[in-house]
Amino acid sequence: MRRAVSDHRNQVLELVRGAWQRRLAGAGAVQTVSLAGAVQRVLASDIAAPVSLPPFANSQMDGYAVISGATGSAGATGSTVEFDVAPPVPAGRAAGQLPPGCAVPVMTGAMLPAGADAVVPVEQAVPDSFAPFEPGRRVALPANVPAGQFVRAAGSDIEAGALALPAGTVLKAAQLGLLAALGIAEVPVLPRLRVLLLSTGDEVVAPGGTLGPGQIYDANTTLLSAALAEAGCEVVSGRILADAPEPFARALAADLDRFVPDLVLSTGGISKGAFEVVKQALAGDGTVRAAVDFVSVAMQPGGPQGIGSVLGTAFLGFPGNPVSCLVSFEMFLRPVLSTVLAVPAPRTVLNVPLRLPAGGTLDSPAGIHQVRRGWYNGAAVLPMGGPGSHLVHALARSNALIQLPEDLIRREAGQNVEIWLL
Ligand SMILES: Nc1nc2c(c(=O)[nH]1)N[C@H]1C(S)=C(S)[C@@H](COP(=O)(O)OP(=O)(O)OC[C@H]3O[C@@H](n4cnc5c(N)ncnc54)[C@H](O)[C@@H]3O)O[C@H]1N2
Ligand code: MOO
Repeated sequence: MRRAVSDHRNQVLELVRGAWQRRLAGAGAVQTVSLAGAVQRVLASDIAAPVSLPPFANSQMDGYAVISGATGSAGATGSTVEFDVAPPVPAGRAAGQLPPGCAVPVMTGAMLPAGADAVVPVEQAVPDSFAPFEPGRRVALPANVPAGQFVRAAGSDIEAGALALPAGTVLKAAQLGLLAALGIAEVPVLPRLRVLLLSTGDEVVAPGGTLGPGQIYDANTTLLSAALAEAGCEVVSGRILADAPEPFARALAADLDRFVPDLVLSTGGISKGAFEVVKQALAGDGTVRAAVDFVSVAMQPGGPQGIGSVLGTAFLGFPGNPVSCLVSFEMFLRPVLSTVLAVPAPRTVLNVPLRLPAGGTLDSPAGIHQVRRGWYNGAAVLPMGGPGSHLVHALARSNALIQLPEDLIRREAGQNVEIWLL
């Protein structure tokens, strides 16, 4: 009996939620990291602004700071008013007092002189460019400049003491930029889920190695490491283990001791072959203390799945084909991580027309949720490659997963399909 995709996702949710709660309850749950190390991390506590932004009133334009009243009263006629030009305010220095009857050259961001309450852009002045300061220079500015014109008031973005970012915020470029602007160098963040990756198979060789007959390069460690990192997890170790149950069990136990992961994720060795190392090692026959269910999910690719625990640590087993790994990650682990960790954001789901050669169809087996890969060009989605779970090149040329749920067995050109943008 096959398990529905949603049922399996719920089981993965329970598994990961439990692992995450144990991590949060553990020692050192909150970490303090530098801003550079905080990308995609989740803020562990509220952050109040230690300073106001802007910290002082400053100019929004290159121009002249004036007292608005000195340019004339509202409703008065006359097109310009003349001022003595005072020495400019140098960037990064205190501005001092606005001398009576003067306009002070200020560049964008420079502190406004005390008493000034408006800025006239240099383009509106006569002359309309700055000359080196000389006593006796005069400038004509438009009359009736409103108070506050082109002034960025102190605290107009955020006042000191106000809540800058609440706990639970995912720190991305904008949030980290705010923290830096506030002068904060380090932040408290939640831990990341620690994942131990294990690829299996006698045929699997690390990229850069030499292939013997019948061997292939390990795509899964790299593919899943990247996917997990993007999803806010920490891959504590990733290695290839051979198709031998006892050495597999010993290596797994050693890695659990050494890396103390929250989740073990293996690839390969879980279907119906003669050498299914993960299945054999974790079958519960005493090789290693494990309670893992090896199930068949009504999904293709990614049908065979393992789920449970090994020596008390949460365990997921993905099938060996690289596309099966990516689809399993996107269908089960990524949505669960979005729910449990708040990272990453869920995939964007769209309903879009299918692009196919005239008269073509996209067929999916009855009772199986098929996940095809495709290229969405902003208007329609074109399937890339066939359904085969070894088609890693077609996957790399795709930007969307095409969802063909259990009860959908055919879609024709122009009909709508659901896609998840990768
Ligand atoms: N008689 C049956 N055979 C198979 C069934 C079945 O139901 N009955 N299911 C098929 C499906 S669907 C899948 S998916 C695979 C899953 O097999 P395993 O999880 O046991 O994975 P392996 O046999 O170890 O590998 C499958 C495939 O993937 C290649 N592989 C493995 N690891 C990597 C890696 N790290 N990088 C790149 N490629 C990898 C491996 O060489 C195989 O070609 O079983 C089907 N068979
Ligand atoms: O379910 Mo398997 O993942 O198609 O190739």
